[in-house]
Amino acid sequence: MDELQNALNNKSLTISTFPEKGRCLFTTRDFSPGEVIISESPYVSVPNKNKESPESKCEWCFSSTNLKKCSACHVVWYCSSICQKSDWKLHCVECQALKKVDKERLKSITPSIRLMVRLCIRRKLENQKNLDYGGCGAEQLRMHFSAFMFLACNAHTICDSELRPLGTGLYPVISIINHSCLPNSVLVFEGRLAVVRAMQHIPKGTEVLISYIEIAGSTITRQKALKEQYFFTCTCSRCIKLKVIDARITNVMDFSFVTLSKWGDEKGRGILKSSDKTEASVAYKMIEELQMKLYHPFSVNLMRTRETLLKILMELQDWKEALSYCRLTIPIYESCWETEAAVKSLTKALDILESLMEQRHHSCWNF
Ligand SMILES: C[S@@+](CC[C@H](N)C(=O)[O-])C[C@H]1O[C@@H](n2cnc3c(N)ncnc32)[C@H](O)[C@@H]1O
Repeated sequence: MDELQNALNNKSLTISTFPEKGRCLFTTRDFSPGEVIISESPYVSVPNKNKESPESKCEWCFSSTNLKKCSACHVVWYCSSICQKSDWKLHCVECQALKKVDKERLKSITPSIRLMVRLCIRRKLENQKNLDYGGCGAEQLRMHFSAFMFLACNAHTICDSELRPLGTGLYPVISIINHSCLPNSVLVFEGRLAVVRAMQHIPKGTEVLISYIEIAGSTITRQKALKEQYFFTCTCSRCIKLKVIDARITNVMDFSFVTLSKWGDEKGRGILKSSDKTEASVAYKMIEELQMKLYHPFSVNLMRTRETLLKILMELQDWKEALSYCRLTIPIYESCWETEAAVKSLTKALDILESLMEQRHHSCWNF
């Protein structure tokens, strides 16, 4: 803990511990909207490899181009000698072990196992047996939790600029930041560097809070996700206020409508898998109609349906209708985030759609 606190002293941040949350990160000066609060390289990281993301990636920068396998273990990939050199201290230890694993067994070594192994290697190499992970700490971990619960709570998914997951990393300082469904900060990635930025004016002495989950979800959905992955019940003001309302909505909802809506959604999903996008758009419009009767105009479920429709319409190159669906999602995002950032990116999406429409209009005249 002292080591982490020392690292934070010149960064206008401090750590405090509270019984209900464990360690918390506080500011010791004001931060302006958009300002970087902290940026950190991963202590250890691994690229993702699963059904959704089966392609190999560079072990260091997660690039998926110009890859060459490590000639010794034939398991790990690099896109350049610079990346290979940067990773060598860790990989040279890991490489010895990987060389001995037979091909069949290699398949069962998941990225989570590799992350854990890399953490042990780095700790051993640096002899930092006391690197403190506090409430979810590696030392306490051995006593109280399994290693994978520790990873689930403390590891961060590294994403590209379009929020596609690339890998997983452990960031000792950033992993101190607690969750809120009304966060004052946001975590983004610039390559492997994790950057936490203020989303609003943050006065001195305020806890830095990010959202661990998709914020545009009902209170019940958010709380379920937090409980399942992070093992706590969120008591932020949004959860407390909306939990009561959510429960009332669930009680008064016409059950047959919900069932119908779910049926429609499943049907839509089935159709979506098929290649007939026109059929999918008809099915999703039917779901939208049902949901409009059932849900509040700012409902996240309704927004999800409209987002799906937006994607389908873009694939069908029906820019005009896609634009109208894009417009419908803006007020819902505005109400979820209450920040200009979401509006800005949606406005950018609108600009792109509008320019595509314009291009199409011109090409119609040209041919
Ligand atoms: C990445 S760690 C955050 C730092 C943690 N407080 C610590 O002491 O190391 C995630 C864990 O912190 C706790 N946590 C985060 N946000 C919380 C919140 N809003 N309320 C209660 N516990 C929270 C949960 O135990 C969660 O699994």
